[in-house]
Amino acid sequence: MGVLDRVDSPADVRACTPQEAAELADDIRAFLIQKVAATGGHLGPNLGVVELTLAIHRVFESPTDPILFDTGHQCYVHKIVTGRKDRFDSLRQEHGLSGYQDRGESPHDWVESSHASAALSNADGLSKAFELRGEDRTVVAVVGDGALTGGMCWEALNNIAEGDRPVVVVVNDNGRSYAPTIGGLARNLSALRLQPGYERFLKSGRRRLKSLPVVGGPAYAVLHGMKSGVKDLVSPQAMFADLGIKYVGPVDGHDLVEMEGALRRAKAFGGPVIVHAVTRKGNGYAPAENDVAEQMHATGKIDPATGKALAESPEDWTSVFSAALVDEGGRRDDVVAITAAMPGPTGLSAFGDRYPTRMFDVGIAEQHGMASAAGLALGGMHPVLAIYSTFLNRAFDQLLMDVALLKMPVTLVLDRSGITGPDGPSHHGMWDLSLLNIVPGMRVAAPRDAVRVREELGEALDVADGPTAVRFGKGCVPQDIAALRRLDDGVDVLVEDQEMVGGVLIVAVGSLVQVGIDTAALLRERGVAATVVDPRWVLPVPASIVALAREHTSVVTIEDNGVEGGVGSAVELALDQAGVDVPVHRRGVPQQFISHASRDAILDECGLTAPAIADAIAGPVRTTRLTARS
Ligand SMILES: Cc1ncc(C[n+]2csc(CCOP(=O)(O)OP(=O)(O)O)c2C)c(N)n1
Ligand SMILES: CC(=O)[C@@H](O)[C@H](O)COP(=O)(O)O
Ligand SMILES: [Mg+2]
Repeated sequence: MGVLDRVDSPADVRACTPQEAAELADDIRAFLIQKVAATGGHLGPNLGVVELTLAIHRVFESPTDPILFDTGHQCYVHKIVTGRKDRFDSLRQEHGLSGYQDRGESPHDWVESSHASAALSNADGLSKAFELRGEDRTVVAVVGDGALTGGMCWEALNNIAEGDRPVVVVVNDNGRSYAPTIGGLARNLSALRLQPGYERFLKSGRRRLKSLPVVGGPAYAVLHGMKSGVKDLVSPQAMFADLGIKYVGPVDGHDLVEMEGALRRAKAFGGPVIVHAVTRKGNGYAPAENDVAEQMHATGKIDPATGKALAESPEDWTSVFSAALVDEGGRRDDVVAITAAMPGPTGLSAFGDRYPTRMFDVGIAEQHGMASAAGLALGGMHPVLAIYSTFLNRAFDQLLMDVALLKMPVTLVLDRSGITGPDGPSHHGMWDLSLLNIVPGMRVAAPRDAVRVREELGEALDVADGPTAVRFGKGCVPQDIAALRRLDDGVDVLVEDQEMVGGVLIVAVGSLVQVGIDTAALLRERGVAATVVDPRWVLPVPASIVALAREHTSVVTIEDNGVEGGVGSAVELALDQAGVDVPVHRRGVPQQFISHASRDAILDECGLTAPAIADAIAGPVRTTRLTARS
């Protein structure tokens, strides 16, 4: 019977002796490796915060003292000690435990978004509310060094420093986002990781100096006087102290006693404090520690003994794009690439390896990345900003006002567009088409297969008078889908019924083109004629879509995007503006927050399958039951 077996609440964690707490950390580490190996998830980040999270729960009293995890991918230990350890077999699965904080699971969870760099702002607001309500509660926010490269963190710190509200910011500094964290901030922090025992270094230096005859005393006095100078040199105290926020650290984030001591000092201070914990992603698990590229930031199902993936991943959209961009980079030296701390997951690593001076990692800073891309374009380059679709939300104003207003040739490559699945509501890429649809001059491509990724990326890079976007989904790329013919404006006709006139025009988008083709086959079985087209460049709506609509009795649009404001809405408006009085049936993701599950299960729930759409067109309308978030 291990200590973990009798821990079901933060009170149980606080009741542990220091020895028991150390054993609990070992139990939790073993638990994480065993469970996450079986389900997949963020193993590296959570192995890095075992002691840090236990120390927080031993010093503060959740949920009276809210504990917020920035980005939330590192909250598994928090979940284990707040009564959810028995649910880890369902991690990131339909109706199972979320991989992020989830208010529906526990009062110990306060926020839910997986978008980085927001927790300090949440903490600032929470602490202001407690102050106004006269509640003596400390807000604790855990933020990674990667998330700290997000500008919103500094906006928040600027406000937190204004007051004397009890906000404890725990910087979980493991030197990494996926890859090593970049930029001036990282350099400032990393000086520290070279000497995590900074305090011990000073203490031993003090002892040695004092023991020296004659010179020891004066030398010590000089060093003591220099201390803040020395400390600033090798520690980022100045970075925070200049903001007016007390700084505690650096602390070994894997030393439970030292971590607790630092947190108790921070709590006693009673105002805004930074506790700077130096940790190691993947700590205590060799396959993660030795994963040079990403320290097992996120894994699929693995063999816990070796860390090796249990299944080979087939060719995915990202790898097709990655190779295509390297080719384009060879053809054109004005092409440059920008990543927001995700060179690996977005496929830019290969480009960066080949063209190191033409690849920029801006940190978790999509807003800056977009505005910097505008600058690169102003300077005569053609930037490719590769980010996940859901993170485009962060950079919308910069797209509108720094890129589109100036008609800058910036190409956005939006990976993970559409329903992604296990990462849940804040990770589905279900907003990009709706956002891009309202940007004047924006041209958007949605490739249906690998051939079209290469083709449409090349076409995007050839556009010199405005922004373009190429969006594709998560996971394996389908077999190539050939067209019967291509219309003058680039629209591909995939299915047409020579014997029957009229019928349904199916406008299928990107990864759901095959669903459109399968729907047409089901309709034909029921005697309903259908034409299937892939616009390829889906926004603005090509003229031939309007012309084709005139020849059909109805139009059905199928897209892996929110149903509001996407391609379906744009087609509806285009027909209306052209005076084409043909009904448009929009099939898309319901405009709701949709919980985690597999992509296929969610698409089925959303009715984005051929049988469901065929029923809706030729048979009884089916209501879609969604595991919608309340
Ligand atoms: C706005 C935003 N951009 C990108 C991501 C993708 N992402 C998830 S975790 C992560 C790295 C986070 O690094 P850090 O904050 O240091 O936490 P660690 O994983 O090191 O614990 C990134 C880039 C995100 N969640 N949010
Ligand atoms: C927490 C975060 O935002 C990323 O780690 C995300 O979970 C990665 O998603 P993919 O697994 O689709 O790359
Ligand atoms: Mg980090």
